[in-house]
Amino acid sequence: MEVRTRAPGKIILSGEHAVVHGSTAVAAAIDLYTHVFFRLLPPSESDTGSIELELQDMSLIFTWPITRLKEAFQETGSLLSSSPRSCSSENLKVLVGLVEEQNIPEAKIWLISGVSAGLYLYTSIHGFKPAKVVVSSDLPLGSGLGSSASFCVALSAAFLALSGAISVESQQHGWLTLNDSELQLVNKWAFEGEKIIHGKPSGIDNTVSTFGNMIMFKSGKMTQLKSGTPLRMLITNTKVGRNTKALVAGVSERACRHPDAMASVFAAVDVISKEFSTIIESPALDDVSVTTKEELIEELMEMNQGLLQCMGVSHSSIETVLRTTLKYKLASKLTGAGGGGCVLTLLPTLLSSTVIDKVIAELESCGFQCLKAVVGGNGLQICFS
Ligand SMILES: Nc1ncnc2c1ncn2[C@@H]1O[C@H](COP(=O)(O)OP(=O)(O)O)[C@@H](O)[C@H]1O
Ligand SMILES: C[C@@](O)(CCOP(=O)(O)O)CC(=O)O
Ligand SMILES: [Mg+2]
Repeated sequence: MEVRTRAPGKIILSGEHAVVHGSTAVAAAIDLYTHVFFRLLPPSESDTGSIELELQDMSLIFTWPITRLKEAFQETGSLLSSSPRSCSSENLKVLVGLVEEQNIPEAKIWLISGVSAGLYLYTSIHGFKPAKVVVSSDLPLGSGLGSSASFCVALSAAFLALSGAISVESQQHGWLTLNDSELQLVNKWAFEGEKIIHGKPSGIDNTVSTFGNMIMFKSGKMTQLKSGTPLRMLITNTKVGRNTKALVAGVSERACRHPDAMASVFAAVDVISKEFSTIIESPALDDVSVTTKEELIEELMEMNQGLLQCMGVSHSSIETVLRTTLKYKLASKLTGAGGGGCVLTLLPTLLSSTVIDKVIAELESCGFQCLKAVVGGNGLQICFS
């Protein structure tokens, strides 16, 4: 039995970081996916087999013999659980040890948290069964487009699909969507994986990757947004590497040092995200009202960016993108954890393709990479054929 899944990345339109501290945020799925192929291997009489994880884009294959896994978990016990639960620090130590044994190249040690999360999800859902897992991704990793969450969502869905926990019609062909309660289950498991990668995630990334479209998110609760007008966003990858866990921890430390000031910053972001959602959902009847809406969104993006600077998560590369797009009177903000990574620029409906081409050329001449993605599309999908 085998299955394929794909889960999208995301952009955060408003409210990153502040959402970790209880503020409202707005996010949308994009049409760049993490893909997973998963096969349970039949038990053989001579050999207990192994779990193989292939990271195709990185040309890396990790193999854990089942005997080694059983031995590693001898003291803490099997992780197998019928419902999502958090990984204890003891078990995390065992998992990280198992991943480190695989001799990950020094330049790729940032993969350890992701691979540990994957191994946690697998051993929690399937225990010690032999299997093969192959992962590939359209997303740049560690760039603010939610690769960590889409990785956890695609893996959780694949593992659950062959565990009997979700009842997908495996005779159907092509990409299928799950029902709401199945999506909720996948989302909860993915959140547990995301915790291993991010430390203290808000849950917005795994939620938008699971459910797709555009969502408003606050304190673990999601509201789907019905966009009155499509938003065109240019995504610029500064290619400056960073790590979400460290940036999230940095904001929390700043909040401990300046609790009142940061509470005001988070409160302002909350208002901005709510206003953003209201504008997104309001109908635009003609070009004039579309332009008015876009101007309001641009202002909110600039205000949000200012507050992200207050949180200490901007970066000189992000500032270069902001300055470059401003020359063309375009508004931008960082998206995701910041510190490098990706920047969003609103491309107004009436903006000519000549101007868009010029902005892209200028950004790319700085060494950045521009991506055009469809905003607000599919969530998690699954395929048996
Ligand atoms: N396809 C993948 N294969 C292995 N690990 C992955 C994959 N995608 C994401 N990860 C894990 O997620 C981490 C990046 O997550 P993060 O820092 O949150 O940035 P983002 O989620 O914005 O891409 C990587 O360092 C890795 O541990
Ligand atoms: C900074 C944060 O708001 C978003 C992080 O997104 P990403 O991992 O940088 O794609 C953290 C979170 O909400 O969990
Ligand atoms: Mg992430």
